[in-house]
Amino acid sequence: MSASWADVADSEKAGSRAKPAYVPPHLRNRQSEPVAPLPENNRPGYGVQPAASRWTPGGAGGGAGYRADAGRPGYGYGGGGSGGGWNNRSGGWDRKEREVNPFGDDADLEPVFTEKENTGINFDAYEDIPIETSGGDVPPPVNTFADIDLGEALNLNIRRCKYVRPTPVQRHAIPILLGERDLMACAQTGSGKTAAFCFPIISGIMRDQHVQRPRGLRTVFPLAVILSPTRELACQIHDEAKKFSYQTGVKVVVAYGGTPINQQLRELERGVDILVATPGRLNDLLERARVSMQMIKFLALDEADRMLDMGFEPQIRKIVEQMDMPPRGVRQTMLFSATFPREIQRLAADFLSNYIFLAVGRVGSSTDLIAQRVEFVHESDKKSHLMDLLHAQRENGAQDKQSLTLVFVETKRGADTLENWLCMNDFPATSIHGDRTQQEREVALRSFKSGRTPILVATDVAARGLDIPHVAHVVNFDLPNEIDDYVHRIGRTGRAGKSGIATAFFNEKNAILARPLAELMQEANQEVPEWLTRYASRASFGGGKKRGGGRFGGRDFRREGSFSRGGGGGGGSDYYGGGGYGGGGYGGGPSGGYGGGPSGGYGAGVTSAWD
Ligand SMILES: Nc1ncnc2c1ncn2[C@@H]1O[C@H](COP(=O)(O)OP(=O)(O)OP(=O)(O)O)[C@@H](O)[C@H]1O
Repeated sequence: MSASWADVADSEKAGSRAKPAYVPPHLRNRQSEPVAPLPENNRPGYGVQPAASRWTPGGAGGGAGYRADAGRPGYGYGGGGSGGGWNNRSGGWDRKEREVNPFGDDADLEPVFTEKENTGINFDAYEDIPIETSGGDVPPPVNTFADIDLGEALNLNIRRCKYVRPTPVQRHAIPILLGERDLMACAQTGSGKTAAFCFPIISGIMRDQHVQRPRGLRTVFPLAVILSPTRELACQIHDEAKKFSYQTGVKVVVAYGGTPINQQLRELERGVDILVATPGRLNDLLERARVSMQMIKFLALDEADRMLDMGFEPQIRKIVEQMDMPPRGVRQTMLFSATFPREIQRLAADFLSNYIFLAVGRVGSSTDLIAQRVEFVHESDKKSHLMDLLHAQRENGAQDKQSLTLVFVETKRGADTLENWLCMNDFPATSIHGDRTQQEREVALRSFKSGRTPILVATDVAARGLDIPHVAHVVNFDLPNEIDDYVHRIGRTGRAGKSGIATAFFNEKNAILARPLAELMQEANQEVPEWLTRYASRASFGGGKKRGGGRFGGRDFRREGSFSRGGGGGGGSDYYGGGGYGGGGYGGGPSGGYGGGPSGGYGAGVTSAWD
């Protein structure tokens, strides 16, 4: 059973915690406030009586609230709304401030819905996708956006985005989240997960008009935080969330590393409801006491399995467990990814309370929309092979602004070298990796998206989440060590119902990947070359264990009988559950762990390449 916020506070008071909790600077030297106990389900939010005494200090409930800021100059405690120095819920944002219309000229779109469906979306591609949910009292899915009360302003933006129907993950996840349940959601790349967590967050903030926050401080108090592993993905989520929240009164701000913090601070000072951030920069802001997690109602981790793997987990734990964020059960936590290794599911459970597990499609699977090809190419032949592919593409007329090619390589230096070589050979290319400045990274991405340089050479920094229209071809020039990374990489094409091609160059160096790759391709109805099947069947590769058909059998790790913490080897330790593939769980890959990632590695606490 998870502790309530009150339990935590009490035990802290009693000094019963084993390790001292980190106290951010803005909370130091302060007397703690008495805290009223709150049942786990009594989360602040709409539908909950102004139990708000906890969230609106001095409110109708008459309780003292849990804030520890009482007595600070600059705002009164217990002001009961206006006059007491408490701001409205937008945390200082002047709502009259001119909001840029992210939809261009169609801001005054007729409410009558006449648009065509979002271009290129082939929803039929998703219709027969298997769906699995587990956890108690799962709210039923919806079929249309009209079935859900998201609020008029948000509905209008959904129409402006030309989203006619919810995708399967949206159909299931949105009612679960509106039902105030924690969620671990796994759905294929490009299937609309961003909106699945953004809509309920925006809608929840829109409804909860009574939440008041302190003002007059340098510290800001967002109501929702969305964490992303890369800066580019944080920017993309920010852009999406801004579109969805246009004219809703909900203010979205992004904070990420590699850029001067001052501009982000100024933006934050103008008010923030939803903060989209990378973990390193958020920790910086928390330590400077410029952001407080105290009012957080919604915590979303996009690419959650990446966020909880060895590279990021300590930072995430610090943000979620050691700062001033309300504990699980009080905040609402949502984890989304296309892959959820079993070991990571175990870890993730620490952050969730009575959660629902949702799998749309098979956990960790690729979509059938991507035609996958694997070719045997020796290291020394890779460049000429790539050149052949690109020439063939050019001859077919499939290399223009509408047809982009993303080439994944293992190292940052490899990315630079290949980019130069392509340019010298008359193929306009750019590159993105962790050694390039943030400005260079952003310029490269823009140039690729616009089609000015229709080839982007990238390390894994571009593997996750990026939604770039017109990526027709993903080439794994160097294959990754982990099949999940392969799934995310090829998922940069074949998005939102469109089809795409993925080509992988395989050789002896990639033997460890032979079995999971062959199985993944088989599951996605792809033709598996005979030589790959032979590689896959050699017992020495992949630990001699067969995944059989069971890889996706027990997707929610809670459903498996044998999930003892620290449980290791044997077939039961398959991190997807049920199949026995891989043996020792996450981190047991050929490079001895996740740290040897293709972008040059990112060990615990090292964030520079990503953040
Ligand atoms: N209901 C919808 N109708 C039409 N298009 C949609 C809908 N929902 C999302 N999309 C579009 O689908 C594309 C993919 O969405 P999104 O980037 O959220 O995918 P994702 O599941 O997060 O992918 P990844 O796993 O790669 O991060 C986006 O271009 C988005 O605008």
